[in-house]
Amino acid sequence: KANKLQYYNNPMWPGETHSLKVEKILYQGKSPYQEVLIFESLTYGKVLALDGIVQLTDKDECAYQEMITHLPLCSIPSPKKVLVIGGGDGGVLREIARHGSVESIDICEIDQLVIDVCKDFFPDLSVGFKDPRVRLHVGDAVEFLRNSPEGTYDAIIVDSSDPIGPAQELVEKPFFETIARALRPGGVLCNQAESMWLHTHLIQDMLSICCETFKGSVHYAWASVPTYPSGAIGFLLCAKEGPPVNFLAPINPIEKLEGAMTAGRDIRFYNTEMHRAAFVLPTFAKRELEAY
Ligand SMILES: NCCCN[C@H]1CC[C@H](N)CC1
Repeated sequence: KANKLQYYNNPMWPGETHSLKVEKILYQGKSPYQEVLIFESLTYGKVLALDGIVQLTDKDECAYQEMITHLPLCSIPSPKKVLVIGGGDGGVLREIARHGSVESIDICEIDQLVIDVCKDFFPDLSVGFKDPRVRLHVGDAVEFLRNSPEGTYDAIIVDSSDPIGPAQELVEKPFFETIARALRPGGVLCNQAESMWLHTHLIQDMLSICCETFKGSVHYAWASVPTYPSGAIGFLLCAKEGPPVNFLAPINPIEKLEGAMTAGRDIRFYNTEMHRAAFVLPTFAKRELEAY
């Protein structure tokens, strides 16, 4: 029906659908890469959907943007150079901006339309683009990484959509190898890593690629995001060989970050206990995901 966002045959969650009632359509368009839809929901605020898949909502975006950013950045001493792959809504940029040690923030987003519409409809996220440290590159991430000098970044955050659209190549080995090359020794990657309820095979493939490619520590963490399929989303934390990184014991206390925020929302989800808890897995997931 026109007023429901339904998706029964998505190969990422066959036979499942995740629907939010559309109160009012705010924007509908198509870029060379995907369909872009923004609508007002009944209880989650504004919603961004790409090819019919919920990417973020006003109500629960904090869980994903804060965890994907602070899990890596609070695990290494004073991160200076950070790269975001994807993340065109600006939410991850807003979170990185809380870290006073950061000197430059590169972002490589393939779809200019996502950037433009989020600037119009999600000012609380796109505020991230206003930070003077941000340098925007619109284009393909593999290309961008190939042209990045070796050992450039302290941290790389891959804030991708599902690997069945433009993000397809962001789960393949060559991509992870270009990421490892762009990280400095002891540098860290935090990758969007799908759901432990739905995607253990995909996560296992990513885990084995990352264990071969990064040779430092590799851990799976997760958070609850009600509007993502299964209500949970994972993060793959990888450290390139070099100075050891202990993801499970954050060294940058969140309190130090609170004041650093230039504009936009206060922290609503991340804290040091949630950081530690994110790496605690249910038994089925320990069996399937910790064997690496
Ligand atoms: N920056 C917006 C979040 C994009 N992350 C993905 C959205 C779609 C989900 N199925 C998986 C995470």
